[in-house]
Amino acid sequence: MTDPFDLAQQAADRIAELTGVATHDVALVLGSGWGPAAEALGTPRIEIPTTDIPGFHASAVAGHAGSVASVEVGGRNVLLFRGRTHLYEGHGAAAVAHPVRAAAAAGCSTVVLTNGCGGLRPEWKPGTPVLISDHINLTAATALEGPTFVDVTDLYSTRLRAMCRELDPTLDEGVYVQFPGPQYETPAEIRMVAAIGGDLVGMSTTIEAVAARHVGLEILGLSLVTNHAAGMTGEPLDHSEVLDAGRAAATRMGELLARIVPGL
Ligand SMILES: O=P(O)(O)O[C@@H]1C[C@H](O)[C@@H](CO)O1
Ligand SMILES: Nc1nc2[nH]cnc2c(=O)[nH]1
Repeated sequence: MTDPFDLAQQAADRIAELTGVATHDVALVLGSGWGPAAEALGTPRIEIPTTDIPGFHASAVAGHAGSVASVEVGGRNVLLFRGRTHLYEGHGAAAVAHPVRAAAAAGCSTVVLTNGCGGLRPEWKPGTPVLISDHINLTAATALEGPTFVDVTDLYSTRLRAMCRELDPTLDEGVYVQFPGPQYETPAEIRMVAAIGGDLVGMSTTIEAVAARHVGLEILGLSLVTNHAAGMTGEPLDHSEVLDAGRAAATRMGELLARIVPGL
């Protein structure tokens, strides 16, 4: 079994070789619904299928393209991950964390983790972006092994959140709760999330964030509320609704990313 950090270095070396960029500065992981927003960042130098990079898995989820692009945004070399590997795909937590580990090995100092998620606040209509202030990981999984005692206070950088709110004072903040998935939540589970202080529910992000902290990345988490959480509207949940909400919000999300990324 290859050491996960050796595999991350192999991936970083391949990314440098294929992009012609020795060092990238910012990694941007695009979650469900965020794909169309990336257009606002400009035309990538190159787009690489993840299957051409060591340790990456092919995309398994609609709306996750399964490619890595290198794009220059405001003088920053951005590594754009169009899609991610989810814990529910069954490849394990190390596979979930691999992209952020590869990004750190490629020279990045900051990672922006985006996702599509359910919102618990009635005022958060589908299409509402929310800064992640903290998380609750209900998967019981982590990519860290052994006595790797990592501090995870201020995991979602207060500094970067303040910068984002300067750029867009309308941005709310919330606590993101990761469920294992792939099923959505029951109404009873959403009532539990409210009781434990959660505001957003998803199936990604928290394992990546902890792995990113471990390799020294500063982290910004951005959720796109694609639907009201289960039980709030009486309507069933559906992934196509998640992607529709992303397409509808693409212009606003793209403008937000285009303003945030150059300052990272
Ligand atoms: O990659 P993210 O967390 O944005 O994807 C969300 C969670 C599930 O994978 C999927 C469910 O619709 O969207
Ligand atoms: N767990 C979870 N993930 C989502 N992704 C998009 N919407 C949701 C949701 O309501 N719950």
